[in-house]
Formats: sequence, C-alpha cells, structure tokens
Amino acid sequence: MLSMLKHLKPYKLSIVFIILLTMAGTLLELYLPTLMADVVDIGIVNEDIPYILQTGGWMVVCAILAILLTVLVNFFASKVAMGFGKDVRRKLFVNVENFSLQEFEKIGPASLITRSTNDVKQIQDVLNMILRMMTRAPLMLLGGIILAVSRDQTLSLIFLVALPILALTIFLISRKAIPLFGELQKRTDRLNLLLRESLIGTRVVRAFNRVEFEKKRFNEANEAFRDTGIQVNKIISFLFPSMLIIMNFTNIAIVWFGAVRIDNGAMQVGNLMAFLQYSMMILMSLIMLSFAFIMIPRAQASAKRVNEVLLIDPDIKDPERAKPVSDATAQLAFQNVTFRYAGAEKAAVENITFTANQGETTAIIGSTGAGKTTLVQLIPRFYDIESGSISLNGADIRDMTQKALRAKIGYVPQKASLFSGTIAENVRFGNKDATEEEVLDALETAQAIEFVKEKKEGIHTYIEQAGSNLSGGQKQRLSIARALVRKPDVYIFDDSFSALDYKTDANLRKALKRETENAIIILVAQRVNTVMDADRIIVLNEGKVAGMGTHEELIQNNTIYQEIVASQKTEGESA
Ligand SMILES: Nc1ncnc2c1ncn2[C@@H]1O[C@H](COP(=O)(O)OP(=O)(O)OP(=O)(O)O)[C@@H](O)[C@H]1O
Repeated sequence: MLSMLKHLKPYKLSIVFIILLTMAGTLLELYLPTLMADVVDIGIVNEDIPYILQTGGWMVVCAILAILLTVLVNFFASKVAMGFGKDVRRKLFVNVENFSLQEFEKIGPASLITRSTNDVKQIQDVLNMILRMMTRAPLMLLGGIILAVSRDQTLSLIFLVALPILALTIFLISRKAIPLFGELQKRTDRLNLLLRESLIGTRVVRAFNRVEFEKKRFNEANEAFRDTGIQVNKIISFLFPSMLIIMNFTNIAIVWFGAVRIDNGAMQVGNLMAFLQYSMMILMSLIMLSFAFIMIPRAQASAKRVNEVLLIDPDIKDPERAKPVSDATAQLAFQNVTFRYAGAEKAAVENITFTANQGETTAIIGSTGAGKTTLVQLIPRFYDIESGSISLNGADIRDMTQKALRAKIGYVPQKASLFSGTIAENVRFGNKDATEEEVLDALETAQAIEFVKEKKEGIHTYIEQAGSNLSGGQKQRLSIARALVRKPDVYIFDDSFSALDYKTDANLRKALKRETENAIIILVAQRVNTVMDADRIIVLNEGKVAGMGTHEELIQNNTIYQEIVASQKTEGESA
C-alpha cells in the first residue's frame, strides 16, 4: 500500500490543503463542548442571558464553520482519490501495452481487467477514507483525551478500562476479516474469467449444448464469491455494534461516576456534559481508526495485485542507442534461432536459419503445433529469442526500436482481430494517414472490395465489436487489407487464407504478387495449394526445419512434404 503513495505526487498540494482544512475543522469541533460547558456552568448557573446568547452564538458559528470545512475536505479528498484512480489505471494500461506476450499471458486478460478496475477502485475508496480521517481521527483522539483529562482527571480513569477493551475487539475482528479480503479479490478474478470465456465462446457453448454446464460453473463461482462476501460482511457487521455497546457502557459509567462526583461537589454539571462529549469524540475517533485498520489491509490485498502488474519490467525493451532501420533493399535473416516459452522444457522453435530477400515469398508449412505461429511471432519481437539472431535489412531486430521494427511489418494474425469502428477505420489501423483511394486499393487487393461495396454504407459501414457482423473470411480479408495499406517491407500472413475459398485464395495471391513485388512475404499455411508457388518453402516439424526448397525440390526429396501433399490429395485438395 505504501508503494502506492508515490502515485500521489501530483496531488501534494491538495493533500496539504486537506490536512490544514481537517485540522481547522477538528479544532472547532473540539472547542464546541468547552463552549457548551461554559453556557451551563457560567451562563445558566448565574442566569446570565447575554452570556448564554453570546456563547451560544459562537457555538452556532463554530458548528457551521466545522460543517463547511468537512464538506470542503470531502470534496478535495474525493477529487484526489478519483484522480489517483485514473492515474493508476492509465499507468497499468500503458505498462500492459508494453508487455511481451509472455508477460501478458502470465497474468491473463481476466485478471488484468479485475486489477485495472475493481482492485484500483478498492484502493481509491480506502484512499478517500484515509484522506478524510488521517488527520481528523488522531487529532480528535489526542485532543479529546487532553481536554477530557483537563476537565476531570479522576473520571478519565474510566478510559483505562474502555480503551483496551475497544482495542482488543478491533484486533479480534480484523484478525478474522483480513485474510478474507485477498480471497474476495481472487474470487472476483474467477468470476471475470468465466464470464469472459463463456461470452467469447458463446457459439461453441450453445453448439455443444454446454449451456447448463457453463451455468453450473458460473453459479459455483458466483456462489463462492457471494459466500466469501457474506463471511466478510458478517465479521465486519460485528464491529459497529460492538463499538456502540462499548461506547454506551462507557457513557453509562461516566454518567454514574460523574453523578457521584457532582454529588460530592467535585464536578460541575456542564463539566460532566463536556466530558461526555469528549468521551464520545475519543471513542468515535477510535472507531474511525479501527475502520481504517480493517479497510487498509483490504486495499493492501488490491495494492499488491496492482503493483504486481506495475512492477513487471517488460523484458522486451528498446535499446538505449537504437539503430535506425535501413531503407535499403529489404532482407530478413534468421540465424540459428531458438526460442522456448517460459517454463517449457522443449524449445518451440530450434536452430532455424534462412534468409528471405526482397520480392521473395517464404512459405512455412507443417503439422499443427509444429511451431509456425511461434516462428513468425518472433519477427515483430512479440517474444525475444533464446539464442541466435534475427536481422532485418542487415541489422539485428533487438538493435532497433520496437516501433521502427513494427513499422516495417504488416502482420496478419491467424485469428482476424478487428475493432469496433467503420471498415475504413479498421483498414487505417495499418496506416492512419492512408487516403480513401489507398484504403480502396488495399481492399481491392485483399479481395474485399466486392463485399464492402455491397454494403449500403461501403467503407463507412460500422463493424460491431470484434467484427461480429462479418463472416470469418470477410474478417480475414479486412485484416489483410489493414496490412497492405501499411506498405511494409515484410508481410507476415499467419495462416491468413484458411477461411477463404480456393478461388478467392488464388485471386488474392495473384493480386498480392503484383502489390508486394518489393516486399518480403512470410506465409504460414496448411494448404499445399497456398504455398506451392513460393520461392522457398520451409517444412517445420516439431520446431525444427525438416526441409527447405521449392515445391518441386521438396516433392522430390522431402518425405514430410510428400506426406503432406499425399494427405491433401486424398482430401481432394492437392494441386
Ligand atoms: N503462448 C504459449 N505458451 C506456451 N506454449 C505455447 C504457446 N503458444 C504455443 N505454444 C506451444 O508451442 C508449440 C508451437 O505452437 P505454434 O502455435 O507455434 O504451432 P503452429 O505450428 O502455429 O500450430 P497451428 O498450425 O495449430 O497454428 C506448441 O507445442 C504449443 O503448445
């Protein structure tokens, strides 16, 4: 939680202001019982009406001022807490954006969402409470004790009994509640995870009649969340009544012993009334502190989770002295490249060496899990390699900034991913400055122009969330257009033609050839048809290169390639 304080730097001045305002307000509140005692012991006892009116008037002024100050403190505290929440959410977002895919997968999207929303809100709420109470509660406690003791030392001995009982109650309750707070956040994570999974996979869930199963799974998580919530609230709900009981018994004791002392002439009525109010203030400030004592660990559980994300130092960083990417002839070279996912025993790709030159198409083929996607994801540095080197236009990709490197790449992922917005906006995601003509050109090459034109609003047609109003093949073609409009040096098509029919696939490759004459094309595919015209086909098997050459060469001398061709022939798909 303490480490969260550094995010409060921009609000230093407001916090000082809050402290000063709270001090002034609390001092006024502490002054009120003294004025009241004077009204009773001096004004009423001497029947001095002008004194009563004057002192009573001061009481009204002090009370109004104290209320105004409290309103101001609450306003500033909320402003600081909200600003803090906004800043932390922004920092989280920026850091996550810089994560390598490895770091992103370590925490997972569901937990990242909970941490950026729910966890930040927990900290924000507690901060709001702390800002309002951090000066008020200790000052009121100290002032209350000093003023109560100065009113009557003997009667103050009651606190020697009441305060330890109160402290013990707070300790016992918080000891039970605190461990449950971390649990509650974990259960929120689980709820988010299940919600996310079943919403994204809703078609699969329905098609496989798994609705009941999903409902059951969600209900279990939902009930677990509710049960922990109830458990926490049950414990916390004991806190306030216990405090009230202790407070009321303390008051009874004060009135009882105070009455005896008044009887003995050792105390005045007004004094006892003021003493009672100070005692209330002391106990109330302790209740405030106890709430803070209980709420802070809750925020601490959230702060730990938020810090875990903030403190991840992205392992893929730009070099201090980055080299510009040469605009000379495009060339992509892999030299003995090996990469392994975190925690994996086996390398996902091993000892890969090849060079792709401008104007060449390099296709990668292999069975599922062979490492094709992994290999192409190393080019934009989504992951850093374990050994070897990857160079673009003569320079190691780790020597250039990620921005400069990625500006040279047009990446079309295996699963088309679109954003809510128009078709044109989605294509311009690849190049925000693209003219309407360039957008239309890219759509034409990507074989998307026909279906876009069929839409009433053409390129201004709105795409729903994640492209839910488009077919799989349409989404793929739009994401190809998005890469094309970038006019990069290297195109990466990760199995991007899989959702296209054979005719569209062939037309697309023909159009691409014209459009990408000066670029390097890296093409991952499962179909022999798609790869057979490539200048170089890499046959990948269990992460290793099992063969490299043209279609004709491989069909002559590579058994794995021959098997792939044969298997597709039996399916009637072969060239
Ligand atoms: N994010 C990941 N974390 C850990 N292991 C992974 C991850 N992604 C892939 N793998 C593993 O790495 C290996 C290669 O996976 P990859 O996705 O590169 O295969 P692929 O050839 O592209 O398969 P497909 O044709 O099915 O897409 C597989 O064994 C897979 O289980």
